[in-house]
Amino acid sequence: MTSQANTNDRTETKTQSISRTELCRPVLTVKQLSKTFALHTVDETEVVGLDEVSFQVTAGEFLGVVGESGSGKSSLLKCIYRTYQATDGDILYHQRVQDQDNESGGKTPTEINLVSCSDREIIRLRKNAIGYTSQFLDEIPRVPAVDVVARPLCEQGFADKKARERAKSLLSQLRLPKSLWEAYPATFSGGERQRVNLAQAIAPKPNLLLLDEPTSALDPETRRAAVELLETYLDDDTTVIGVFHNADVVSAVADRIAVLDEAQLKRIEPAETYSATHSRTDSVAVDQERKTNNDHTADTAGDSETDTNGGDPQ
Ligand SMILES: Nc1ncnc2c1ncn2[C@@H]1O[C@H](COP(=O)(O)OP(=O)(O)OP(=O)(O)O)[C@@H](O)[C@H]1O
Repeated sequence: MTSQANTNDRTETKTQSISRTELCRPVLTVKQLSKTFALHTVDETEVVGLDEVSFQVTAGEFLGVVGESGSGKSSLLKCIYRTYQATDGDILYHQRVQDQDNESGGKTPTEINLVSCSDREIIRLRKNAIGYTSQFLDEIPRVPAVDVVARPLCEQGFADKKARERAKSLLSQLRLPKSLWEAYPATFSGGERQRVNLAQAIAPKPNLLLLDEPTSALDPETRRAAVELLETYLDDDTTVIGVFHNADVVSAVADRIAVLDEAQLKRIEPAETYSATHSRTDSVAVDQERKTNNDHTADTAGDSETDTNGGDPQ
C-alpha cells in the first residue's frame, strides 16, 4: 500500500465514523498570529518567529507542519500551547461544553482565545483538553517509564492497573524493550526517551494534540511503528497539529500539510499533493519500505528518507 493510499484509507475511515457536520467543526482557528523575539543580548535585535499566520483545523484532522529550520514551526506550537506569548493575533480554541440544563446531553460550542485567556484557563485546558510534546522528554526523576506514560491516564480517572496496562501496550507498540518498562528514563537513549515521550503524549487522547518532531530520534522501523500507532490509536476525537522533518512520515500521518517559510505560512496542501512531490516516490512508500527492510538487515533506510525542507517542490 502506498502512503497516498494510506491517507485515502484514513480519510475514508474518518468520514465513516464522524458525521459530516462534525467533520467541518473547527477546533482551532489561528488568525494573523505573530511572534517576535527581542534579543536583549544583541542590541535589542528583533527576530520574527511567526508573521501573520492564519489557518483553521477541524475536528479529527491531522495537520502536519513542515518547513526549513528556523521557519517558525516550534514557535507556532508553543504559541498555541502558550509556552510563548504571541505578540499579535488570535488563537481561538473551539470547545464544546456540556449543557447543564439540556437533558438530551447537548453541547454548546464556546470559544477561548488562547492568546488572551487567563493562566488559570490555560492550566485547565492543558489538564483536560490540550496536549503538547516536544522531542525531548521532561522526565520525572525516579519514575519508571510505564508510570510516566500511565500518569496522564490516572489523572483522567483510569484505575492504576488499567492505566499501566494501556501504558505497557503503547510502549510495546513503540517497540520499547520490555526490560525497560520498569526502568527510569533518565538512563535511556534519545530514541528510547522519545518513545516514552510520544506514548505519554498520546495516551490520554487529548482533544487537541500538539506534537513537535515526535519521531526525530527514532530508527526507521520504530518510526514506522510510531506512524502506525498514531493512525490506529488516535481516534476522531483527537485533532493533531504535528511538526515533522521527515516527508515520508508527515505524508503518512497527516491529512493536510502546512508549509512555513521564513515565519510565514506559504500554503496548506492535501497530504496526497505533498506526498506526490516530496516523498521519495509512490513506489517507495511506508509498507514497501518495511518489506525491503525485512529483506535485509542493514539499517540504512533512515539516512535516505526524504527531509521536509518546506520549500517549493524542486
Ligand atoms: N525563545 C526564543 N528566543 C529568541 N528567538 C527565538 C526563540 N524561539 C525561537 N526563536 C527564533 O524564532 C525563529 C523560529 O524558530 P523556531 O524554533 O520556531 O523554528 P523551527 O522551524 O521550529 O526550527 P527547527 O526546525 O530548527 O526546530 C528562529 O529564528 C529562532 O531563532
